[in-house]
Amino acid sequence: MNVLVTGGAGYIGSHAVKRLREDGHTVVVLDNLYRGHRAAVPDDVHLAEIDLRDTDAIERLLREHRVEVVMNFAALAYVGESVTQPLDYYENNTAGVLSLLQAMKRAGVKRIVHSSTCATYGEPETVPMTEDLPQSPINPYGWSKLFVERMLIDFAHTTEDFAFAALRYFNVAGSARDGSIGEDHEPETHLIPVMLLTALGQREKMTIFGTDYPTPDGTCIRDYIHVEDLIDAHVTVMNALQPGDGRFYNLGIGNGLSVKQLIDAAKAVTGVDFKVEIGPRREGDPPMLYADPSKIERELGWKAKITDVNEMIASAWTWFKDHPDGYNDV
Ligand SMILES: NC(=O)c1ccc[n+]([C@@H]2O[C@H](COP(=O)([O-])OP(=O)(O)OC[C@H]3O[C@@H](n4cnc5c(N)ncnc54)[C@H](O)[C@@H]3O)[C@@H](O)[C@H]2O)c1
Ligand SMILES: O=c1ccn([C@@H]2O[C@H](COP(=O)(O)OP(=O)(O)O[C@H]3O[C@H](CO)[C@@H](O)[C@H](O)[C@H]3O)[C@@H](O)[C@H]2O)c(=O)[nH]1
Repeated sequence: MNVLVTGGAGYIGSHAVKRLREDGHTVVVLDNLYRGHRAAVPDDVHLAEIDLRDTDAIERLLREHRVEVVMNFAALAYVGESVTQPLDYYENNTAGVLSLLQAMKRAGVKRIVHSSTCATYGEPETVPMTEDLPQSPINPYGWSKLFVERMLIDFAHTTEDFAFAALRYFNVAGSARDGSIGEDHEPETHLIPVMLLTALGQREKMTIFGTDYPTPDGTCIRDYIHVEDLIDAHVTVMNALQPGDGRFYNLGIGNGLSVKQLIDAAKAVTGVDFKVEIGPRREGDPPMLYADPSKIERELGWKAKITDVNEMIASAWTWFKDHPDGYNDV
């Protein structure tokens, strides 16, 4: 199929490009390179440097490349940043997808697999989290993505044969296990890269954001899923999509790990006893998020294969050791 990958120069999107090409699809990438890297996109893949909000340019791109399905990864994706810059999140993530859907409507493209997030649930009443829990985000990032889910539902309702899936990821971790691509953000705020950059000596220390949460060791609990498993789920969902579908799935492994447990794992994998200090809570962080991933297994037979967090961290460690300056050094 001809697949448009938005955000394909970013961390998760670049792993999607790699996998889709391995499966024989023709891929076109749309990315404004705000947080992406040209070097993350193979030379023989067309990279259109277009903003999600440029409806006319997207319509042209969809027509020119006869796109049949869109995988939408382009977004701003930092919970903490969304609290301080909410309008940027609504403009980029919500208005951005509105523009993308307008372009798809005009060009007659009727299939989309969209990156949503467990941040749309807010602070869940129960864990593990099923897809039917109430969605009440506690940060602008979560709201910016929940509005998109609503737009997809309403647009699908009025568009014959439209098919969409909104995949609510938990915390995405690791890198391609062949070492070819990885995670490179500026600024970098995600826990695993922060730990590994500290282990490499690029940061003097790292900070735990809060040890007074109502969890067994007082630090936040998250569900980490390897990026290659996450993309495998996207491909499974894309292949299963039928006209008229509107699917929602949680993508996690179903196991909650605390920040302290992650730090112990990173120290074991790297063999470096890096410096850790305790700081205040980061605004917008729910105490505990982990998935009940059984819906996608029940409906599509898909299950994450990599469940050992040491293996996830080890794949990221290989990338960071080989690319201490990210994509700039290759
Ligand atoms: N990383 C995670 O743990 C996680 C968890 C849940 C959901 N997600 C979602 O997955 C998607 C990808 O996240 P990521 O971690 O790869 O982030 P990323 O920042 O590495 O990649 C996002 C890419 O989108 C591009 N982009 C952003 N705004 C754009 C715009 N307006 N027009 C064109 N391109 C634009 C950026 O340049 C970047 O290359 C996001 O939608 C994010 O919300 C990520
Ligand atoms: O230096 C750090 C960085 C993070 N954390 C904590 O580690 C946990 C994970 O944080 P982070 O890696 O920043 O991820 P999240 O804030 O959980 O957000 C990620 O995971 C969400 C789903 O849970 C996605 O929607 C977001 O896009 C993605 O950035 C949180 O409790 C943070 O407070 C620290 O203690 N110190």
